[in-house]
Amino acid sequence: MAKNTYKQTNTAPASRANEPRPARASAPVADDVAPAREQPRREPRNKEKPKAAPRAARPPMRLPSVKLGGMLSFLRDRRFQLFLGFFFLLSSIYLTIAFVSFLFTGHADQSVVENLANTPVKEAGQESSNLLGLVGAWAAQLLIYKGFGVAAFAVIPVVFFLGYKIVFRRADVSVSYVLALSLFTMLWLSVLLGYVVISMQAPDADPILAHRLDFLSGGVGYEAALWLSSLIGWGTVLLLAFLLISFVVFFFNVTTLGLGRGVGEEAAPAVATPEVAVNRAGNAPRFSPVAEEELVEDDALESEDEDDDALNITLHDRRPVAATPAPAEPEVVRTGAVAGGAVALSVAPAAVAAPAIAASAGAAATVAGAGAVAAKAAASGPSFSFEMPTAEPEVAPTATSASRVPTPLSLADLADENTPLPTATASALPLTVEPAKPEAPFEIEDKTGELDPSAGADMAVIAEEDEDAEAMPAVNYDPTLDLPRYQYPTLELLNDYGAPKAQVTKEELEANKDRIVETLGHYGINIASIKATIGPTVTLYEIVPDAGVRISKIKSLEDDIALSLAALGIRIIAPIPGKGTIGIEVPNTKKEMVSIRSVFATDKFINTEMDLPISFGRTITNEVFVVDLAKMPHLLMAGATGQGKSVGLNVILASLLYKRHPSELKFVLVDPKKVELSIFNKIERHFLAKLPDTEEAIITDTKKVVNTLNSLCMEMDRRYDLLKDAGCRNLKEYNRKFVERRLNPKKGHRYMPFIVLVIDELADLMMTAGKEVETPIARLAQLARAIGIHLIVATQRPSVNVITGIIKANFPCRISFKVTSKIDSRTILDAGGADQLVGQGDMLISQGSDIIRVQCAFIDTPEVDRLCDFVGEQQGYPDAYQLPEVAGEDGGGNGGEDFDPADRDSMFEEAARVIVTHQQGSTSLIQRKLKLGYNRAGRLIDQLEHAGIVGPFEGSKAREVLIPDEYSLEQLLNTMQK
Ligand SMILES: Nc1ncnc2c1ncn2[C@@H]1O[C@H](COP(=O)(O)OP(=O)(O)OP(=O)(O)O)[C@@H](O)[C@H]1O
Repeated sequence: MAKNTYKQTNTAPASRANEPRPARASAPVADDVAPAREQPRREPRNKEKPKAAPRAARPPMRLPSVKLGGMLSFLRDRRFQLFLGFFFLLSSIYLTIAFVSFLFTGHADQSVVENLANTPVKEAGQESSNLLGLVGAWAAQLLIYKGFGVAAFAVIPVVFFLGYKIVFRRADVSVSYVLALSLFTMLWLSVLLGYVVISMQAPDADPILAHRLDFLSGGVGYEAALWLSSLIGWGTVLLLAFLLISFVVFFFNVTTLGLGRGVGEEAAPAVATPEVAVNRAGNAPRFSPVAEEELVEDDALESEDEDDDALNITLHDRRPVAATPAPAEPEVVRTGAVAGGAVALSVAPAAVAAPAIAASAGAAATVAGAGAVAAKAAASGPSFSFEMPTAEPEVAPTATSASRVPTPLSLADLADENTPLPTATASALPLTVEPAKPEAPFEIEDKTGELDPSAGADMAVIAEEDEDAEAMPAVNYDPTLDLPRYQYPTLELLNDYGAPKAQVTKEELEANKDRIVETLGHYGINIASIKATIGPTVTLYEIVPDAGVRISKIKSLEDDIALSLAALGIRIIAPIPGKGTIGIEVPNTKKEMVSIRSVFATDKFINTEMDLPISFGRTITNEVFVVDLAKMPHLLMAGATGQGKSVGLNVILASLLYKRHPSELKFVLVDPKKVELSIFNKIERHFLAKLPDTEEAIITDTKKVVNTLNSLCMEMDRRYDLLKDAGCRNLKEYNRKFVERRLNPKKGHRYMPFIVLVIDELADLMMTAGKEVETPIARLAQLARAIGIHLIVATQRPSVNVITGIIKANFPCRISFKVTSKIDSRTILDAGGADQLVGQGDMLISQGSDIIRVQCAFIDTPEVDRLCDFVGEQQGYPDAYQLPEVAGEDGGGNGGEDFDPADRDSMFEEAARVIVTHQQGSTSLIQRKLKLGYNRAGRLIDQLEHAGIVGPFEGSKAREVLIPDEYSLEQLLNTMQK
């Protein structure tokens, strides 16, 4: 059944082209276009209408339909918009002048305005003293004196922003936000001032002052305050205070009273680490400081051996060494906390002198101070962050060894215990060091711990980018505004294990080198040079054999070398691609754990432009290994039990959570083991996707897995239809078009997040459901890349009946942790080697022909827990992202010609009411209002058609609604029940 469904959807584009147009002439609302994907189901039915449906219920006359869309089309005319926008902008200036003038001339103009009915307009105009004449006097009198007193000034920002938004098409200006704030301010302040005025009218108060100030509250505020004070007396003040607190709580989404955090905690780390001042609208990355900085130190160790026959060994150490603390930068930033409308500002030590701040809750803050150019305030719960450019570069350079010149060391240095690096010079071999590629220094900031909300490809928020954005002609749709206050996880959530420490001693290096040279010597293989590179788990010895030595000979000695080194996990890479040397990887006696924090806090990850970056860990040369899942485009992961698969999956999920906004990414998590991924339940409303009407977002049941996979196939087909409709080749192009508002949401277009399907144990699914899961997985793997659906499939049994040929063929990127046999290694990687790994996150990544050894980063369960809590506790969507409903799941009934009124969908009546109330026969309306999947909504509309409630399918137009009002509908529903 499920399969039929998505097959049917597949045929959509073809069938649409051939579809007969129904004879019916008009649609009720031209603009209300049914989504294109609604079409395929329809074509035969238009011709062969069943007789059984209760058509008798159809009303005799059709309602006149109004082409509202056509009438209002002038609203889309840019010229009209500009006209309207400038009208509002100028009106705001006009009102400002009129209001200010009223403060001085209001009393004089009062009689003029009130006698307007009895005085000729011209005369009245001449008598008025307001700077903007009679109209100015009248408007001010109406809004201030009769209306809301001085609080009426709050009208001005609403008018101004309305005009500004229309003229400049600023998506970041929310008129409803300004409107709500202004409206509340106006009402609240006028009542408060009304209460003040009433208090001043007390018998013992100054009557002249009372008379002069009676305009303060305006008529509305005065009357309301009078009414309140007669009811609750001075309780009015308490009520007003309560209303203010409630407003601040709801409007600014205050969930904690973390005022201390706003100022104290955030200012403190700024001393230790340079911060980058950014603004919310600028989508800044917000990082927490890291105690360590990752530096790569390269010291050249080179010496001439006295013995001419001795070999050279080159030691190449790219291990991170202890961080040099970054100097405190004279940065400014900062944070303020709002309490009861007042703003407190904290600044780092060298901030500009005493900025003066004036702001009211939610209003833009103005900052004036030496060197301060601008200040932006962005509401973030009760906290506001301010940006103040300074003369200092925004990103302060951190101390790094990158600028160090490699220092040649002599043998004497090597013998010295104080030499900083472990050396590998058995028999006092001269060493040379290649200049290492140090990790680029990373910059960290700590504000509220947000990473870049825009995330996307642009993690780094750099001033130039903001300028570019400003220069753009229109400002675009921003999907992250769904959850504008979403804060990205901070690095503080992750354990800090301090700077990595060198684990390999020079004795170990020397001993290994000697044994390698000796073993090869036994087989008559002489070596021209040898070089060692120390990684976190293994050390790579690169050897250049003498001319004439056959590579295959060295490769065949793998076991012998392992035996002579008495070490497990030797891997020989002969030759190292692109290098012309032969690599021998020897596990370090003491492994070094690569903490997740150390790989996230790198420039490479922070400033990556990848769509779905995954920071896996460190390579053998200590470089952070970051890959783009969007390019992979799917990932197959294998490894025997206990070798680090689950940790690896958590690293992937955490990487994506750190870099993506909930509007840009959704996970479908399949966890047959039931316990591995359950921790991610907390982020259901932010990042998870699920089938409609299902309880749990994390799928543990095989039956549901099949439905979910089929549903993803349907989503894929739908996305392809939309892409085709939009003339785009991939998701990125499509989303770009959508963001630029070149696609009409009424035609079903929407911003499409990436979907990452994670299956934690494929073996279990293959055993229980076999082909039922294999086919959709293969189909998704073949086709889903372009439309942003990516698969990560893990298994502990990489045997051929789990990783079948069809699955393998569609997963070019594969990861293997340690497996138990060479055969397993060949099954997953098409090469041996995975059986030689040392476990605990030691892994091989194969991308096409390249195989790279990486030490997977380690993320502990409490860290994942904290991360999920951090995300999950924030405001999310009302529900998980809904995948298309798979036909036949529940709800009952079908939509075909054999529709039986007794077998209709349980939501039939609700759907009918929605359609009749809105007088719009569209599937997407049912989907939206009743939160149903597309299939079910499609079935419902079929049933409604057969019940005579909506007309037949009309191509791109919405169906005609045949029932004029709710009363007629209820009668019809009653008849159907009998
Ligand atoms: N990258 C890593 N660095 C250090 N230790 C690791 C790493 N990955 C895993 N380990 C260690 O190995 C243990 C087992 O890892 P994990 O639970 O990921 O294995 P698994 O392959 O998922 O096993 P299973 O298939 O039985 O669930 C961890 O508890 C941890 O101690």
